[in-house]
Amino acid sequence: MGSLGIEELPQTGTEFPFPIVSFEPFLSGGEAGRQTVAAKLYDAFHNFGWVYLKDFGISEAEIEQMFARSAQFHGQPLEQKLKYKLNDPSVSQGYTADGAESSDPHGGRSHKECYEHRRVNKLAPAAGDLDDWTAWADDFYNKLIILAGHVRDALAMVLGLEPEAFQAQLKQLDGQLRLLNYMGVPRKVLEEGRNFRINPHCDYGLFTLLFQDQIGGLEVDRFHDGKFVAATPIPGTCVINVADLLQRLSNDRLRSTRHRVVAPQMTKEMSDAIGPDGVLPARKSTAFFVHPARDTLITPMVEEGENGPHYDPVAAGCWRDAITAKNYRLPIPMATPEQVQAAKCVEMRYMMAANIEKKPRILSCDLHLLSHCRNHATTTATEAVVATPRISTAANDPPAKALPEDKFFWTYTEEPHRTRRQAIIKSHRDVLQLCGPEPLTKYVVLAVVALQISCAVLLKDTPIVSWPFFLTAYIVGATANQNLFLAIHEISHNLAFRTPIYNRLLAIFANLPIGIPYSAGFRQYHLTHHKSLGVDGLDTDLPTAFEAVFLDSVAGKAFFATFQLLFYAIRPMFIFKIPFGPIHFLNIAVQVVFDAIVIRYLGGHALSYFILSSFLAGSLHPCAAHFISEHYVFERSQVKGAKMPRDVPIPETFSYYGPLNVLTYNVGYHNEHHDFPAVPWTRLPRLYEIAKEFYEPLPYHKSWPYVIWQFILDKEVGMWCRVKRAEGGRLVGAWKESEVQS
Ligand SMILES: O=C(O)CCC(=O)C(=O)O
Ligand SMILES: [Fe+2]
Repeated sequence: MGSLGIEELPQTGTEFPFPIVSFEPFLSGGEAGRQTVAAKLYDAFHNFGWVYLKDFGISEAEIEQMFARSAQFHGQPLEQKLKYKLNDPSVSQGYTADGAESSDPHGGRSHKECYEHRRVNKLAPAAGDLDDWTAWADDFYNKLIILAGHVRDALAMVLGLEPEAFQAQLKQLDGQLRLLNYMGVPRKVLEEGRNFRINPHCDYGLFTLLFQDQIGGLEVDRFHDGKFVAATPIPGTCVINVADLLQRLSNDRLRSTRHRVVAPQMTKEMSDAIGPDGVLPARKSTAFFVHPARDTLITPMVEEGENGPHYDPVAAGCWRDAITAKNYRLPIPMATPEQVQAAKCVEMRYMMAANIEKKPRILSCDLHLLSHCRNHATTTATEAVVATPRISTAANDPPAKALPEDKFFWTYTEEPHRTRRQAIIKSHRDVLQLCGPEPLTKYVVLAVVALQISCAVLLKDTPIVSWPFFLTAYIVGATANQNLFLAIHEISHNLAFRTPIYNRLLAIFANLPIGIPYSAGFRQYHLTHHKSLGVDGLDTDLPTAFEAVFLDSVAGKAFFATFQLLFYAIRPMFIFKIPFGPIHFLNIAVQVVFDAIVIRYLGGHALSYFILSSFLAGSLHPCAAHFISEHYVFERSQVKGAKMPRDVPIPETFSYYGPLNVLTYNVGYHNEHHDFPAVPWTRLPRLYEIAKEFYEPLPYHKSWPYVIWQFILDKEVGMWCRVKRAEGGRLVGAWKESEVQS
């Protein structure tokens, strides 16, 4: 716990898990005082990601006045508040009603309304209105931005960075004052476990100053292990939490803190007084999100001895616009295709591309949400809900019951690979030496392409509907083409050559016997699968709810297993479209020319052989089982039906260590591959050996053929058995682009 002494803890008699730091010595204590406070803040952030600050120069009376001003704003009629509606992510100022922010994936939702004030004089109450409300908001904003500047300076002092460099990146701060009102919802709405006052999330600026009233309910996942602890209100304090951009800037020395707001803890007397059908007290809080100025490029500041930056630089404005737009399902105004390309962060590129290509989806949870509205339509708590424009046509929608229950395993935990990678690197630094291209890959590709072309030559006059044709296609062709699929997979991580373009060209070559061009497009979808594992709407390896509903039977699963290839080919186009570039055109052109040559010189049977081989490679074939075995959840001991406890992480990647790895570029080492996508196929077994204590305890598959058998016949395994998360854009779970890209 570093320098934080026990005297810093409040004397409440209960165990209080967070440090409280007085900021007074920083403001008036000279250099020594500043250093002491800075060190305490750093310790607190480093160890907890969360600190209570007292004596920070804003009086209790001013905080009380702030809550009164918040009540004054939120006390206005809804129609009035909707006049200030937030509708432009790059302005990010205005009112958002209950339900405006992305719904929770469990089908639940966050019950809150907010007003964001940003001093851009747009969408604020007019001067003179509400007793000069905007003048008060500007004034309070100014106080907070000054405090934020002090906190930044304190961090600069102790981050082990050149203060000038740190401050150069953060010279100008851009705050966002958010006045939150958590209306009094019926307690059942929160206590049944699906809904929140605010979903678990990380903030996405640099850090946040947060004031809360005395109601309580704020909880923090201190160690990112899914165990939330109460951050009880303490009068006269504000809390500060680290947010995503500071984590990136500090190269992971400070960690963005996950938090949520749930029903307040109540004594038995309070609970009895409210009664089982009563309404929970409303709660107010005010957050001040501290962002860098729009044009700032957030580049990780690497300390001596660290192994390079963990993240690519990201443009602060683009980052903020994209995440705000995602959270409120607004279009991103600045995202022209050129800007998408220019965005300095691969994650942003995909988010922005998805946003351009696709209208915001109506999520299935919106219908759950409707059912809530109807159930509680007569209570005061949901007045705002019923009037929210997005759902005002409730009466015309199909009954919520028409929607089948969503049985995916929705999780709030971060994807497991990043954390495990960090832990492995910490214990075994030498694993990093396994990263880098494998020269053997190109020779294997050459041999397999040659084998397939030879088979096509030999079968050019054999009837297609004949045993020799079919058996060769199944035994040799499907195995070879599955091997080429996995060569393309390997090459998509730039693991054949050091130079990216050589990898792209080798992938196009490996694509030839597959008959259909796909290597260029596959890469973008696949890197998104790594980067946003399990994230609904980004990871195209996930079946959609539509597929899961229709294929939820033995026959349906048999159909899926037989026609897997078609699902993998067609599904991504429905999820999001990737930007098309020269490499995609080259891929198509080369393939069309190759197919034309095959038809011209070998005939239609030869091309049919290639296509049949590809189809069978993604059908009922032992090697095709890897598609299912990698991420479908078979581990029932950990998962009882779909009712997984919210805080228990579920295994979502499964390895297979059997002999078929020889034919498939060791893709069975799948946990290992997701942990270290920069380790090529030949060195994955070595990775397992080095980090055995991490991999041995994980559940794994013993037989691929049995995976297909069990997938089809076992009633407890099926299309719904996937872990999904909806918060990918707000969680930091990235590795640097160059690690994946090059
Ligand atoms: O209301 C609170 O205590 C937390 C608010 C919050 O986390 C947010 O608005 O991001
Ligand atoms: Fe937050």
